Amino acid sequence: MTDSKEGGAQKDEPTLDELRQRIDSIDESIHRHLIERSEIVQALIAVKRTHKPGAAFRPGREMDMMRRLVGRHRGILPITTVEHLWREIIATFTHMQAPYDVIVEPGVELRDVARFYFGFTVGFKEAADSADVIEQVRAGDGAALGLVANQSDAKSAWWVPLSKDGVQIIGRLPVIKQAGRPVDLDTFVLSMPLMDTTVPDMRLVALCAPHEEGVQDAVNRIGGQLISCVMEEGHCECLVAVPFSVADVEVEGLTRSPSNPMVIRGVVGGYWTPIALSAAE
Ligand SMILES: O=C(O)C(=O)C[C@]1(C(=O)O)C=C[C@@H](O)C=C1
Repeated sequence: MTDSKEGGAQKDEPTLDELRQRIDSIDESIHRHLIERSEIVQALIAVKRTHKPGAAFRPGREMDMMRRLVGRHRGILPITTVEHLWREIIATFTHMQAPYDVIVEPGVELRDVARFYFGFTVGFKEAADSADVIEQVRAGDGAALGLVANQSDAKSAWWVPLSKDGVQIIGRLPVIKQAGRPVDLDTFVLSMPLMDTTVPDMRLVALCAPHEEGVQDAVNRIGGQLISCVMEEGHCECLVAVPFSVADVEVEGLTRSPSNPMVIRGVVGGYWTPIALSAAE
């Protein structure tokens, strides 16, 4: 139905009906392209040999797509709206190849993160706590991703049971860092080992130190960042991010600090550095 009486186009300005026709034509084209995109899924399954549940995730490829998306964006449409649309598409396409659930710690903030980054096609489950998230991801055997918030006042060193052969960290959210953006909770994504061969920017190492003093400086000296530190039974459990460019020997050097010799528990995953943008105008 048209409503040519609404609004009052000046001479040479397009009418409301003309503008709506342009919107309809764009919407149709987006929809046709989505249908065409979905027709590629069968071929993707065959080429990637995605026969194991969850074997479809390719976080390195997704990050590359997001960097290009941010690079070409312009105009007044908020970039996080575009990010959310693409996340719904990519998460659904991954699910179409191999179904999976997203398991989260309790709370509305993490529910928002799950919905923003994994949409509504993917199954959603709330776990009792971070240990239960890890257990459910392990039990899912590739058909489950977990979300755990990185809180500065973490009560437990939840990352200690992670390992590079078992449940591990495969990403960090939000992908786009922008002041004032919606859904900006610092969150780690957990998974069983992926078939992805791309190397993330940062690797995550679990360390154990007699005390907290000096850990931050020692980690900073090798170019790393102390992400979290929790006192447990008279020692300090630390989660540290180190760029992949930093050699193993430098990380091992942390064990030789005379004032606070650390024990390296192991690599517990990695993540791609979020895309930092200035605040939206
Ligand atoms: O490129 C792939 O391997 C895909 O499966 C496609 C796709 C997408 O929908 O764009 C889906 C899942 C992957 O994590 C990355 C990208």
